[in-house]
Amino acid sequence: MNWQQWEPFYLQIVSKMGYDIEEDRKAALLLRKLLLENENYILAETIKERIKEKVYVFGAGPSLEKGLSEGKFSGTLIASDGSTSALLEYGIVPDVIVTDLDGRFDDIKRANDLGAYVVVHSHGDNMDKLKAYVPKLKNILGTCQTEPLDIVYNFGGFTDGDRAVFLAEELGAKEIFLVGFDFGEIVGKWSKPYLKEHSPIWESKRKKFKIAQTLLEWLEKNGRAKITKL
Ligand SMILES: Nc1ncnc2c1ncn2[C@@H]1O[C@H](COP(=O)(O)OP(=O)(O)OP(=O)(O)O)[C@@H](O)[C@H]1O
Ligand SMILES: Nc1nc2c(c(=O)[nH]1)N=C(CO)CN2
Ligand SMILES: [Mg+2]
Repeated sequence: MNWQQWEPFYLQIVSKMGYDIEEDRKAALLLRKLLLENENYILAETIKERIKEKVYVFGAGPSLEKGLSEGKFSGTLIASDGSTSALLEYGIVPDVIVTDLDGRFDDIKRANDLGAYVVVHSHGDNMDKLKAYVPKLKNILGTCQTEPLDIVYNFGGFTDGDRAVFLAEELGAKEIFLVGFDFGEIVGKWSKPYLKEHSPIWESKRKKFKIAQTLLEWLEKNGRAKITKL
């Protein structure tokens, strides 16, 4: 998805969630500056080499544990944010992590040290996390939700989970399997560092899930990849 296609979705999201477009733009510029200063960025063509035709994207829903214990995964493995912790518990290092840096950072860092590329998303509410964590990582692909910059991309998508699916589709995946994408009323315990248990959904998360589902439905209809929920 390119910027022209994404902009109307983004404007709706801003109005539903009450975000500040200028803050989102500021975050994109901040991420660009940090990546240039630390020389730890990669380009889309580098990450594209890792995206095979068959891709598994892992969400942080309660069904993730069952999916991980029963599944056999071949192809490219993409962890969305908090799901990284669960994959590591199962001895799996993802090829790519898609995050706005509010999962368990120690796990994101460990997977990155073991070879995972990290797609770091910038937005108006994570500038403190960008400053604290971007210098600690390597092989970062920067993304934003406003107009893309030279080394900060926008492939569309909103939450880490659906954004990972948009990235995979844009970079050539033909078959995308979703694991741990329950949405629904219970947020998986891997979602936030402070959650000890699967937890009842809160209002802002409910809105985020609704937007994520709408975006995934759009991609199923309009994208080039077959998307299957496992
Ligand atoms: N029941 C669920 N609980 C948690 N995540 C889910 C669930 N169902 C689907 N997901 C997907 O898993 C992804 C990873 O979860 P996580 O909570 O770590 O993401 P997030 O996008 O960083 O959330 P936030 O918007 O709160 O930062 C979500 O972005 C969402 O798309
Ligand atoms: N401004 C802003 N943008 C976002 C946010 C957020 O909390 N604030 N969360 C996201 C991941 O779900 C994606 N985009
Ligand atoms: Mg996140």
